[in-house]
Amino acid sequence: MAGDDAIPRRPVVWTIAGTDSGGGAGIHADTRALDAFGVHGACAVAAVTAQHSLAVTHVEPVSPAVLGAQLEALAADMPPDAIKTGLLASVENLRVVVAHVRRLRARFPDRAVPLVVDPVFGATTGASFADEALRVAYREELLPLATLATPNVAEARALVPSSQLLGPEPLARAWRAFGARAVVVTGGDSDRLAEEELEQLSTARLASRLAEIDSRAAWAHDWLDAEHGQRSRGWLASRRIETEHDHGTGCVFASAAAAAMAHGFVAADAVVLAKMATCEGLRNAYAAGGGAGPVAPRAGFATRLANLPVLNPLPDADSRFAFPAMPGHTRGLYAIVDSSAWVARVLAEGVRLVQLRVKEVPADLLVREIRAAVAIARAVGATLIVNDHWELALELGAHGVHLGQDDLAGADIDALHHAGLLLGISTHSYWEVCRARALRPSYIACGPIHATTLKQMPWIPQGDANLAYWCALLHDTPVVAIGGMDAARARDAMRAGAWAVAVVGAITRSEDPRAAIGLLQQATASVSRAAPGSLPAFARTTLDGSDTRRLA
Ligand SMILES: Cc1ncc(COP(=O)(O)OP(=O)(O)O)c(N)n1
Ligand SMILES: Cc1nc(C(=O)O)sc1CCOP(=O)(O)O
Repeated sequence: MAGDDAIPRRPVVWTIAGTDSGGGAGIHADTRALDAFGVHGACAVAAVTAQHSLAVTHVEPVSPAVLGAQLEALAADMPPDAIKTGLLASVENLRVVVAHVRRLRARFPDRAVPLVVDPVFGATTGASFADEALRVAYREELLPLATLATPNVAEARALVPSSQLLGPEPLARAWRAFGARAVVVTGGDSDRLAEEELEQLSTARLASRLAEIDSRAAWAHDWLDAEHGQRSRGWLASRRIETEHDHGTGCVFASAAAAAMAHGFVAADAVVLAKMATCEGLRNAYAAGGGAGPVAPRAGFATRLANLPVLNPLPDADSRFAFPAMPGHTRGLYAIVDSSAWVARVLAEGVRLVQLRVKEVPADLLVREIRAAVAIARAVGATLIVNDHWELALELGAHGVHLGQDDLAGADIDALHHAGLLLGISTHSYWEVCRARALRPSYIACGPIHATTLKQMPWIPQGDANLAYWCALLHDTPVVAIGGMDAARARDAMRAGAWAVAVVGAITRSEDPRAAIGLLQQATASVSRAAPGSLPAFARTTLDGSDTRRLA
């Protein structure tokens, strides 16, 4: 049948999993998550379970022939943009899945079908679904194909010998060594006080450690270890949602990650979106039967700030003060320049927010430049932000610091905070936004909004729709738009809700910087935000997922 051109094709996600007669977990939970992401969910039943909200009373794997027939039927007409596996229930069924994944990847070498493996070894109600042979098959045959694996701590330990005392971090490393490209160990038990620790702590330290555990208990932690290096590794934390209805949480989380990957997101971003969908699902969970009712995610989950996790919150995240608010006069044009002479030039034209971004100059010249820029800005009551060089910014009295994601690990955030400096942080993706928000900065920069020639970056330009999305989502933090800005684009960025528009080339590479600044000032002055029309349900992906989705 011919397709309707007016209706965009939905990505297709296959869930290969078990049925749940109680409708709480397995394929039923998967389908709810896939619907919330606007993908088409197709299913292949690997096992049938008899269960309700209190117990599993029967599990029966389907025959490999029945599973194979379902997968062949799907492959013939609706090849997947991502696959999620749940309960497989037999080694033979696992091997059918492995063969189909290999075949699909060979058939679609440019599409690199992402595979999310949710290892289901037992039910929360107590039933066991896996023996040693199946666990070995997961480790040796399925995980080497996984783009993302989503074990909880108990499942992660089940595949790692002598791991009863290991926490989520080494467990995730071990699972990556089995071949999974990214791993998220859900429900990290980092809040426990180990017996050895109890013996070693002084009474005074014990009180503060218990207080810390108490405050952490209000948060749900998952350990993320993805392929984007140190920056996308760490604790993803969300405020715990109090509900007794959590049946199918793991299925929803893994299916949500697969749906996000089908939309093109890389693993780290997919995990953030999965956590948002799961939070929303827990908020909407309801009773069905006498035990834990089903988690019920809904569309719109990614537009609610309370669902956005933070990545690597500082230990005292709850009690920390935010960095200072951006002063009112900084709204509008944000000029970024590379010398104190340029600082003087843009301030003379009336710019009131300026960043000194100096790369690769001798240390003594750098000190002279920052000192001069601080003096010039202070003289006219403008706000001077120093890029990268946070120690000099502190020492020489700048108003604030701008840090990129690579700069965060080396910076003394507490020292900047105590000194009352403004803090701005660059972001380009979901997981970077989560990392920035953990520090409660004065502003979050979103970029590149348009293609820039100033520097090479892996990021796909975000466009005004993403900018409007981020401005709406991050409603408690000013958003600075950067990348490829000129006067017309700056006006659009302000209408999308930006606090300020950061500009380099359109000023410093202009033949007539004075005129260019004038146009940019006009474009950013008193522009009111457009009435929120149809905002995207979530941001468009900013990395080419196919680079990292492809597996050998
Ligand atoms: C306002 C603003 N946004 C983003 C950047 C980029 O900072 P960073 O990621 O540290 O990259 P470099 O500027 O160091 O190349 C910025 N400087 N300002
Ligand atoms: C320095 C910088 N950072 C970006 C980011 O997205 O983080 S875009 C960018 C370049 C901005 O220069 P121009 O205004 O000339 O495009």
